[in-house]
Amino acid sequence: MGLRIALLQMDIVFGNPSENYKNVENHFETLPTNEIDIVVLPELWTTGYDLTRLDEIADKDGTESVEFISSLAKKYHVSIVAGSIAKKHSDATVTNTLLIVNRQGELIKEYSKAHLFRLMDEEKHLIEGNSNGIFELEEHRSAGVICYDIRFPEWIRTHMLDDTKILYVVAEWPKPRIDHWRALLVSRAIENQCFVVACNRVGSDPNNQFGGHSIIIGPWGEVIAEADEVETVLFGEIDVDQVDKVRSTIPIFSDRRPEIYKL
Ligand SMILES: NC(=O)CCC(=O)C(=O)O
Repeated sequence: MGLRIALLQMDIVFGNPSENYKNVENHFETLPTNEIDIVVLPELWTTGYDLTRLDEIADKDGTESVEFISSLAKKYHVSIVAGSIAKKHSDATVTNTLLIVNRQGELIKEYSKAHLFRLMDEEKHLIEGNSNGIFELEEHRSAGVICYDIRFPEWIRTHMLDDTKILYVVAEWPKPRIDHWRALLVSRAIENQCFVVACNRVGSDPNNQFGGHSIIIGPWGEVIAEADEVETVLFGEIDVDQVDKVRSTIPIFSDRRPEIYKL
């Protein structure tokens, strides 16, 4: 059996964490969780892009969100790539931080968005992370990045040089650039010969309308499942062994010539 994944392509209530916790809980109640290994949530799913109120609504140390996600993981016995949250640190800075929780409810990884997106004012309210998003989940070497990060192929390659097989992407990607979203994700899958599992939100906030099109792409660039623009759960099953087959057919990792590249 492959790895069975469900992406919660949800709407997000602007600046209202308790409503968003409720929404996620409702989704979980309707999921066929005995047929799912991993559930994926979008970017900033607790607050949305209500960045000017982060002082009030960001999650202090991420404690509330981690407890919430951890209890869902244990209750439903699934791993959760828990999108990202606005995490407030003890020095009052805030990061856009991805949380990964396993079936036992243990927080196994946090990754903070490395590239802040100026078009949505992130650099005015957030600080960037400086560490990679590599982790082991359901026995597969995986990586997680956040939205704008996918425009930096060198950053994704940095993760893939570690024999990583699955790239998770969580996003709030606006509708006007949804063709970029799709093209970038397919490119990242083909050039790294990996699975891409990408969860975007739908709906709108005061500044943007978001484009959905959550997608699962295989290591040959083939689309395994894709959503449209409405709130939905996208299901897909992936056979992670395919990555090694593609990588041995066209061995780009051993054919690389890093000594002639400018980074
Ligand atoms: N939330 C984001 O990082 C949005 C990135 C985006 O829209 C882009 O075009 O890049």
